[in-house]
Amino acid sequence: MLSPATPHHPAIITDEPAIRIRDLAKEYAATGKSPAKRALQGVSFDVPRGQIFGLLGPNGAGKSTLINTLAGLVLKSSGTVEIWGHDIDTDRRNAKAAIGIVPQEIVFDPFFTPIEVLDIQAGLYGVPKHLRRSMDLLKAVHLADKARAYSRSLSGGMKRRLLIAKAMVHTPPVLVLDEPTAGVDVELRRQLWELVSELNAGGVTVVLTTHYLEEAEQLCDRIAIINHGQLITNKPTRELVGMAREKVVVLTLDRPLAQAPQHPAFLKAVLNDRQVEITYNKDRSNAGEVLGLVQAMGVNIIDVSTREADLEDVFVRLTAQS
Ligand SMILES: Nc1ncnc2c1ncn2[C@@H]1O[C@H](COP(=O)(O)OP(=O)(O)OP(=O)(O)O)[C@@H](O)[C@H]1O
Repeated sequence: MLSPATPHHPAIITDEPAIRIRDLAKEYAATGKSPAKRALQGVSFDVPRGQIFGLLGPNGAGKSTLINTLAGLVLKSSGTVEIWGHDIDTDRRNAKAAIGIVPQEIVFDPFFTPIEVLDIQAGLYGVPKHLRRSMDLLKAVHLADKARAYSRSLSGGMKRRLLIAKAMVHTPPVLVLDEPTAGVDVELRRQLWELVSELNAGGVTVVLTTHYLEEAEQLCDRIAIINHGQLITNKPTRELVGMAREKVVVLTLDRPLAQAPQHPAFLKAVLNDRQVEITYNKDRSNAGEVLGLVQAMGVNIIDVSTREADLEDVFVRLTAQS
């Protein structure tokens, strides 16, 4: 198991967050015909130590800008960022040592073997030879048997796991993954989730961005949503999912309805041949009332199924409001 506890980063119990972001703003300067772009505006939040923290938002919300600011690849316009208590402006070296970044793109020289990739990266981070643990890292990401294979011969999933090991060579207590499962198949996504959970169980604080709400719901202890460069929510996952006020009931009828049923508590009613799908506010109505209303329209109900709202419903509602 990979542990973040090193002489530099003792895993002491503390309320100090893993990452502290205050009033972060980034404006990309105008270039040619493109006007200046405010990608982040006054973003403040903490990532608690030991958690898996999800950063969600629609395309162009500012997620990559935020992650790249942590990685030192984007220069912020204003605000402060601390990683493991180290300010990225005044204590850059220690801030950098405290974080490992897994980029979206697969980036390493295909002619090196996985063990060489890790040894070279450890060298770049100035990890002394006797403290290097390339083989342990390969074991942790289940690639020990590929240690001396050409990287180009690895499958896409193996390459992604190697990228995670590469981000961990300097034993950072914080690991950031930018869309780790974008465009990967279901089986590989499951493997990557397991790996992230294993790293977290070993004490690593994980921050990940994702477009997959299901992924965030399953994996993350806490979720922040950004939209148009602003933080719109930051809550424990369970609380966020609990914010869902909608419930969906799908009725199969003996014949199609001529028009959609109407009620002040209905948010949506979709007719599809003999089926009607009704989304209602569960504080203002209930399944019995919905069924009664449809029956009163002169049809018989053959089948009923219901669905609780999930993170997707909350996400759509919150991003629409902002
Ligand atoms: N180098 C840049 N120069 C100018 N504008 C940029 C630059 N990088 C990003 N932007 C703009 O800043 C905004 C935020 O982009 P960012 O890539 O951070 O969003 P994102 O949430 O990561 O989106 P996605 O989910 O599509 O990756 C967008 O409007 C984008 O066009």
